[in-house]
Amino acid sequence: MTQGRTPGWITAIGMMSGTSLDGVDAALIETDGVEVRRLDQSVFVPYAPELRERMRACFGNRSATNSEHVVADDLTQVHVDAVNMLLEKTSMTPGDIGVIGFHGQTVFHEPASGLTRQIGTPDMLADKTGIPVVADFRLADVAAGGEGAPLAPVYHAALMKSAGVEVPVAVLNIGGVSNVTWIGEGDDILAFDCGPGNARLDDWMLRHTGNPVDLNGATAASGKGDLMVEVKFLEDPYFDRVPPKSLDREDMAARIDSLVTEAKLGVSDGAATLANCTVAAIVAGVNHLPVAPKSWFVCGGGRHNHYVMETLASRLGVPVRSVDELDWDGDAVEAECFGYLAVRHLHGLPLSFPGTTGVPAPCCGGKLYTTKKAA
Ligand SMILES: Nc1ncnc2c1ncn2[C@@H]1O[C@H](COP(=O)(O)OP(=O)(O)OP(=O)(O)O)[C@@H](O)[C@H]1O
Ligand SMILES: CC(=O)N[C@H]1[C@@H]2OC[C@@H](O2)[C@@H](O)[C@@H]1O[C@H](C)C(=O)O
Repeated sequence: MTQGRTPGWITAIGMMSGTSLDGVDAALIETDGVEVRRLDQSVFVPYAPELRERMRACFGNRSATNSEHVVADDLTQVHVDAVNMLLEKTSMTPGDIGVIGFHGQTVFHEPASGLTRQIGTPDMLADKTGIPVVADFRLADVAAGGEGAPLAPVYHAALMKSAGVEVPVAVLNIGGVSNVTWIGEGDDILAFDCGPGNARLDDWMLRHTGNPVDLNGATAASGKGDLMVEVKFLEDPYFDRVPPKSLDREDMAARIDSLVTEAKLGVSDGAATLANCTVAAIVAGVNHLPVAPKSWFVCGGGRHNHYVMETLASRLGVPVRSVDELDWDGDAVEAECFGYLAVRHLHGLPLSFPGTTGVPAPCCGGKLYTTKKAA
């Protein structure tokens, strides 16, 4: 195994293809599975629109289908390309990298039925890159009775340890789904998925403008949110559920769609309403936190939506900042996280805890796929 600069330290590439279906993020870190040296090197490879639609067609698959196998190989090839781009960008070779953490694409998540599915072909990634791969990060947690998500909290906490920020503090990821990590004194952490992130807004924009994003929140900012839709949205029992808890990207989708359709909203009012729902779901989560955070740091693409960020700050009444203000790369946190979790797997360290996924005891997860070339 390739070591980093210090014994026990490993240079890792983490890779994430999140629920927004925008593409693959790959990022480089060095870690011993506890501390992290961020190397600030990452790449993003967008999906071709036709692959994105084939991936979207896999959402909801409780088991693999023939067409899903083809999609899994095709999306793995995008990961291979991303690794090669990152190696080229950093003038590194496969021999410089100890491990790849490969999340894969979640197509179905229903932990209550013991099911969470991330598609992808880890052995193909190992063979084509010549680098060992750790994948299947969520399965052991779900098998042990946990939610299987979110898994980023342990990485958020590791980064926060050296950030010099007053606790309690919240790290919030806003992607297709949004999730929060509350960090208190010592090792006290609590985490859960807050609610739909920008997925519903993305779908709305795609349907009405052909572009799957409300760039910087400009459309929402020019509209007026419908308060009744928001009130009805918050009646979903998920918001009263005691955390840890997690969501599938498509949870609440049909209900939100019908609320917005019934309200007969125009493009910008619909965008404002959906952005307000994203914010309202996050704010509703504060009731479940042991103590209200003194500040919030936001990662994920949703932090680029100024309307969401400003509305969130005004409703929370405490500072809401981008993690970039801590010198983290807010677009690469999740990718880096899976490099970190891959190294934790190699060192036999747990990935999830009762306070992060509700798993009864700290749980080691992930599976190692070694390359035939290295054997
Ligand atoms: N400039 C921008 N303005 C507004 N929104 C943006 C911008 N850039 C990205 N986004 C939003 O960020 C989201 C994608 O963020 P990200 O890549 O962090 O999500 P993901 O990792 O795919 O999802 P998840 O975290 O749920 O797995 C999209 O929903 C998109 O709408
Ligand atoms: C099942 C699944 O893939 N969940 C994702 C999703 O995207 C955001 C949120 O929902 C979070 O729970 C999780 O991803 C991040 C990386 C996590 O596990 O922390």
